[in-house]
Amino acid sequence: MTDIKITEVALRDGSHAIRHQYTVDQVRSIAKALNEARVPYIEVSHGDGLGGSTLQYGLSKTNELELVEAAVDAVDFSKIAVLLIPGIGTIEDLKEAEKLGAKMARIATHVTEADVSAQHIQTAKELGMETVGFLMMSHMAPTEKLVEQAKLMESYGADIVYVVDSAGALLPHEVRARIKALKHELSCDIGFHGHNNLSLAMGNSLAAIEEGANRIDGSIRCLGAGAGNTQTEALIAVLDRMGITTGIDLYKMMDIAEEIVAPILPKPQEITRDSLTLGYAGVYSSFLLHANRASEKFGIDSRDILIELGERKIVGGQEDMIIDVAAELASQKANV
Ligand SMILES: CC[C@H](O)CC(=O)C(=O)O
Ligand SMILES: [Mn+2]
Repeated sequence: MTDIKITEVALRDGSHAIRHQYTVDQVRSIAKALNEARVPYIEVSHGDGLGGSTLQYGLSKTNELELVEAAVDAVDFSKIAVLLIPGIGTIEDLKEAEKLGAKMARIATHVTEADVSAQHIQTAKELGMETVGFLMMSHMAPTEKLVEQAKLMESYGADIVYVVDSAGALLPHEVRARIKALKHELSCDIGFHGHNNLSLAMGNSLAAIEEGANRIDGSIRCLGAGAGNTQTEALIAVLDRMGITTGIDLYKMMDIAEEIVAPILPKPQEITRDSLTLGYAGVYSSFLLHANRASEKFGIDSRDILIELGERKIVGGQEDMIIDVAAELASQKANV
């Protein structure tokens, strides 16, 4: 028994950072190595979950079900998880992934929209999958609303409900309040998924653990959207120093980060002015590369685009607004 169960998300959240260009060979070798390091859960999907490969979200190089199959074939210890956002992916996608051997379903909704997850959570349970309710953009709802939505997911059958800091905007005391309330009001396990845009992913993960979360997401070498997630190998080291067990081999994780993951990064995962703006403005981490493209196309500073998206409270699924906002800012600039 370990104290904290870690889900490694680089093969799903990291898909945003590499523009969904994972190959079967990359996924196979990373999954095999993570399995050898005894990572309990490895998430594999398009960055926006099953069915995400579209013009709106970004086309995948490889059909994600082939990636799921490669990951399943490469492991004999780790469980493969898939992410599904109702409306982007369907129940049929989930059934396909389960047939290929995925054992965990993470059903993700905007923090105020949990009711759209009912049939997906129920189906995942019927398929015998361990099932997560994943409340994205958790900074956008007060704690009482988050609790209400988490209770819905629990009532549909979720085994675990996650506070998801999609924008990396939550401050440690805000994480604490949310996790504490969920621990008090729910009976299922509670998880936390952070992004490092404000350099708070590690601190926030520790705050979540102190308040009773026992499921934490990490991305090796910070390979996640924006500035990445809580860096998995660093989290394992810190928890080990705290006397908290994860069951994961630290040296093996360090080697995977250095020798397998770092070489595939288009550039190192850092807190840049743009990723910092994501956290500062409370914008979806997955919007980063879309905003960079719009910035180049319209000659507008990506920070201005991101700040405006934050002010308009644009959420996942509204990626087309990134172009709209950039075009509007460009026309305002032309008219002054
Ligand atoms: C767009 C889906 C998103 O990347 C899911 C996630 O990891 C998050 O909200 O942080
Ligand atoms: Mn994420």
